[in-house]
Amino acid sequence: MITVLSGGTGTPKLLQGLKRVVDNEKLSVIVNTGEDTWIGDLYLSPDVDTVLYTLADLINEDTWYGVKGDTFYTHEQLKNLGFDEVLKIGDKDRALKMHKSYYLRRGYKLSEIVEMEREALKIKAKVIPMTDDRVETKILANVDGKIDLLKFHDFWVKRKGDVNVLDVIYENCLYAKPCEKSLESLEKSDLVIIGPSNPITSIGPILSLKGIREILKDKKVVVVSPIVGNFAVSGPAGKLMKVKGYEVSIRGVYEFYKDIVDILVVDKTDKELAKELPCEVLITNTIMKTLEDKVRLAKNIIEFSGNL
Ligand SMILES: C[C@H](OP(=O)(O)OP(=O)(O)OC[C@H]1O[C@@H](n2cnc3c(=O)[nH]c(N)nc32)[C@H](O)[C@@H]1O)C(=O)O
Ligand SMILES: O=c1nc2n(C[C@H](O)[C@H](O)[C@H](O)CO)c3cc(O)ccc3cc-2c(=O)[nH]1
Ligand SMILES: [Mg+2]
Repeated sequence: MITVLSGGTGTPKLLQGLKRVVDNEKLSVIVNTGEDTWIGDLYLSPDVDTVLYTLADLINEDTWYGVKGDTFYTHEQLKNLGFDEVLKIGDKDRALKMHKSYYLRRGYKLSEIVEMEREALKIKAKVIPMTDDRVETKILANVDGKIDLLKFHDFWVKRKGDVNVLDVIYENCLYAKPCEKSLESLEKSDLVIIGPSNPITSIGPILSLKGIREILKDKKVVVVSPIVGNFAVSGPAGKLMKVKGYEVSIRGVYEFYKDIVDILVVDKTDKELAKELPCEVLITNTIMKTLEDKVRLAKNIIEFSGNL
């Protein structure tokens, strides 16, 4: 059994490789829900939806959200009516979000609804939201001289991450409970892969939930670094790691995961720096541009960790 911890871009790229390398019946993905939000009547679970679309081979690979080839008639018409959703939600994508909204309003748990969607999309791997409670990732920032607590989407989509970040907090993570199915899947796993997602806003919320880090201490955990050299391959991970006091390097990634990581997967460019890390290191090409890159990286990880 392999369990993967995922956000909504980096790890989904690796999942495209993994799903072609391992038995999908023995694959579970625990997904960050710290960016979930209501937009009007629509419940958005961006990272869960990206993982569902990725495993169903429907994902729009230019944006890493939404369905490839989708139309935006309803989004545009809402804007014409003066209701700007800000996030570009496609018509097919809207159906998935309406499906979640309908059942959430009728008291179903998010994990139960995602299970329905996984089956409807004929996905063999398990997709498990990190919690059925509400955990919200917030960005404490200095915006034009005023200290403000921003929702992740305000920070990342509206303001393009272009603010002076002071801190990142996971609201309610002390009281939220990990989803039962996520604990079960971690317990049953011979291997846990923490994908190359943003350590602070994608993996951090999952690890902040009671009991998760404890289970991972006794499991074989492979972490794929989202940082190459001194930069994130994409997005605000570098900036957010710095804010939380971590060096933007594979050393900083090791520090963030040091109590649970057994094998750190780093890019060839970090070969020298890797020598001083006190954990096992797999040095390989971790830049995933083509499907072959993704399959090769997935295969390298599975073989190196002795799970093929
Ligand atoms: C906004 C974005 O969050 P999200 O969309 O949830 O993305 P993730 O946190 O899942 O991943 C972002 C993370 O991914 C790293 N990345 C992207 N492509 C590659 C790659 O080919 N190789 C590799 N080693 N890492 C990759 C990237 O550095 C990002 O940090 C967000 O927070 O960025
Ligand atoms: O930066 C954007 N992210 C969009 N996202 C991605 C997303 O909300 C964030 O970028 C992720 O939360 C980052 O983790 C969407 C996700 C969905 O599920 C559906 C629609 C969108 C639309 C956008 C968008 O217009 N711009
Ligand atoms: Mg995300």
